[in-house]
Amino acid sequence: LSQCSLREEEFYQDPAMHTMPFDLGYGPQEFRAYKQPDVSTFYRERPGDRRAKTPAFNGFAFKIVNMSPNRVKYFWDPGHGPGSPMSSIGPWDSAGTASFPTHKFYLTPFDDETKIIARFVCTPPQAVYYYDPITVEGDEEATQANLDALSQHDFDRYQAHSDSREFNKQYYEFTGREYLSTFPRNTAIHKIWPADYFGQEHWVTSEEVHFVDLPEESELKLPSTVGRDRRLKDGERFLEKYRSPEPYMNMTMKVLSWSTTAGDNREEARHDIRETRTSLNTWVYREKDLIIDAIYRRAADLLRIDEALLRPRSAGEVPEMKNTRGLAEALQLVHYEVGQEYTAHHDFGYAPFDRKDQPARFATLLLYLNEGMVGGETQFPRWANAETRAGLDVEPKIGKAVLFYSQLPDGNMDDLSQHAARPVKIGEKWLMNLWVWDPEYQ
Ligand SMILES: O=C(O)CCC(=O)C(=O)O
Ligand SMILES: [Fe+2]
Repeated sequence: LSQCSLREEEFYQDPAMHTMPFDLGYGPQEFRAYKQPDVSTFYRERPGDRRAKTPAFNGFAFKIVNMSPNRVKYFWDPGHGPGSPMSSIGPWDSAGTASFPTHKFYLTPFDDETKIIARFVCTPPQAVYYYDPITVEGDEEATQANLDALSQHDFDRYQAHSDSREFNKQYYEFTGREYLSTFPRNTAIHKIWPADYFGQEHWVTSEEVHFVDLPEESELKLPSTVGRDRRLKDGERFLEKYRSPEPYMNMTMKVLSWSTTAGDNREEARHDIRETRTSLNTWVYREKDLIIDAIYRRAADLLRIDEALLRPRSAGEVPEMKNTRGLAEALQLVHYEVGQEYTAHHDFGYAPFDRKDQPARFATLLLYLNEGMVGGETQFPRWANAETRAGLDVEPKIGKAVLFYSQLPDGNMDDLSQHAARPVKIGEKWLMNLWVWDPEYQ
């Protein structure tokens, strides 16, 4: 039951969307592509009045597409000693990481780590790298033999990747960015708030309870049913009187485990030599109590998403959605001590090839739970601006939230959503991540 400053139809009039003609060999087609506006427009000035600064941070998304019917392993090659295992990549699947120019990677068959079958060097602006053992450059006969050896099913998948690769080329020429999704991918089913210029304001009102104090345990009981019946009646909004963000911290501090960036393996996390993430985290479920439930409801209003989409639904509750699974992850509560950080990364990942809808994280809502530490800023090192090469630093404040999207309005993943948690220098930092997926939570 929220209100906001824009009418629904205004969401669709994004001045950064342009018609891109393309041709994959099946005749001319059109795509609505996101093209980053001239930086001057972010200052509400005429295009060309200002020049964008090149960020000092030179990190880049790095994605490997496995254009083969075999599972492979991919390694980061530090240049000395053995490679550092990243992950395995299934047939026709993709994997990726946040990387830097000159960083090297190699692939091996899944069952023989000693046999290197491909090498890649991260060379921005290239972001997508294709492992294609089928096409043999300059040898049509060998290529044909490889194609003939594929089953019809695999041949179709190879063709789909080849088309996506060609689309990516034309998308890059048009937008100056690589297409990090696999073409075609639908645009997000949710609103993306416009961010057309610095200082642009949107407002949203919410009737959901804003807990600012810790209520009695008995008052926090969740309705026991799921689905429509679970909606709070107006008379049940009595919990308004409470103030303070502490409750959701205290309830969960006891169960912190090592943060991992891949899987939930504690040992693996300890030995993660990349040391990208050194904080501790745990998960807080919406069903825990009414405070957490209210956070989801307020987040839903902010995102202009039906709160029902952020929880399991009874069949047919939201008829447009086939799947009854919630689109949001549990809240991820994160704690950083002095020296702990999360180096620059993306929140999105790469969906398995067989998921035609390519589910991925769509929006991140960062909820700061404390303040006053030294360091610990959330940094967006690649923000577009005309003033500084330094990143955009967001300082944690109690009650403050940061919303950013991992996807562009055209269905591509947004490489510039890359962000970092700067090391805490004095004190500690508490925050929660609320991740919403599109079009489904995988
Ligand atoms: O701690 C922060 O400021 C950001 C955390 C983050 O990016 C993450 O957990 O994915
Ligand atoms: Fe993140």
